Amino acid sequence: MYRLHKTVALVGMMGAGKSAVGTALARHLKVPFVDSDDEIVKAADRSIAEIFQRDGEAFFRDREFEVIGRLLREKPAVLSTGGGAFLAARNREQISSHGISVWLRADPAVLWQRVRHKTTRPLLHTADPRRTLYELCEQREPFYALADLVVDSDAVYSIEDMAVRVIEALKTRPDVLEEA
Ligand SMILES: Nc1ncnc2c1ncn2[C@@H]1O[C@H](COP(=O)(O)OP(=O)(O)O)[C@@H](O)[C@H]1O
Ligand SMILES: O=C(O)C1=C[C@@H](OP(=O)(O)O)[C@@H](O)[C@H](O)C1
Ligand SMILES: [Mg+2]
Repeated sequence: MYRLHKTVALVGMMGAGKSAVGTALARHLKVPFVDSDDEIVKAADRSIAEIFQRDGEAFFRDREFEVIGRLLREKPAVLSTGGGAFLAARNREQISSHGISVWLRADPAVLWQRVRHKTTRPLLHTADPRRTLYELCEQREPFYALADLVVDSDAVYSIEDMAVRVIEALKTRPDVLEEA
């Protein structure tokens, strides 16, 4: 049995497993699972791609900031953020005030294998999406590195194994995760 004192915000690139590992992690910790992208889609009644297309990325980022703020004020949970959320200082600030951040780190080659067949990520709707993904990784890593904890997600770890690895990392923070 675990007792979670703060919301765990999973951050990192598209394809890192924030949504998939977050779901498994919440099940292990017996806390709610929330995904900021899902909440934005529900509120807007449109897909992420449609929101980017019709309202623009800046509009999406404002909704993302609001949704993350709202979710962080609820009882401790696992919160999967969208890949761009942790780049914004305002999101890093609200996550560090109310929760703990965990970067799911993965090599771009692994990320690419996971996202290449999906069309749901508007930032990869470019002429050369593989190259875009590699470039985004390089630009964003310094921001993700500001997270409180890092868990490596190389291809060898299954979604379940990753959830267990996140729990091991959280155990180093007894102020966040207590074994009851
Ligand atoms: N450790 C893993 N092993 C195998 N497949 C994974 C792993 N992590 C994620 N995936 C798969 O990769 C894809 C992207 O994962 P997702 O959770 O949507 O990433 P994110 O939310 O970080 O963009 C999904 O199909 C998911 O099932
Ligand atoms: O990296 C990004 O900027 C984005 C990642 C997506 O979430 P995932 O990281 O869950 O794919 C989603 O929020 C949107 O397409 C923008
Ligand atoms: Mg996701």
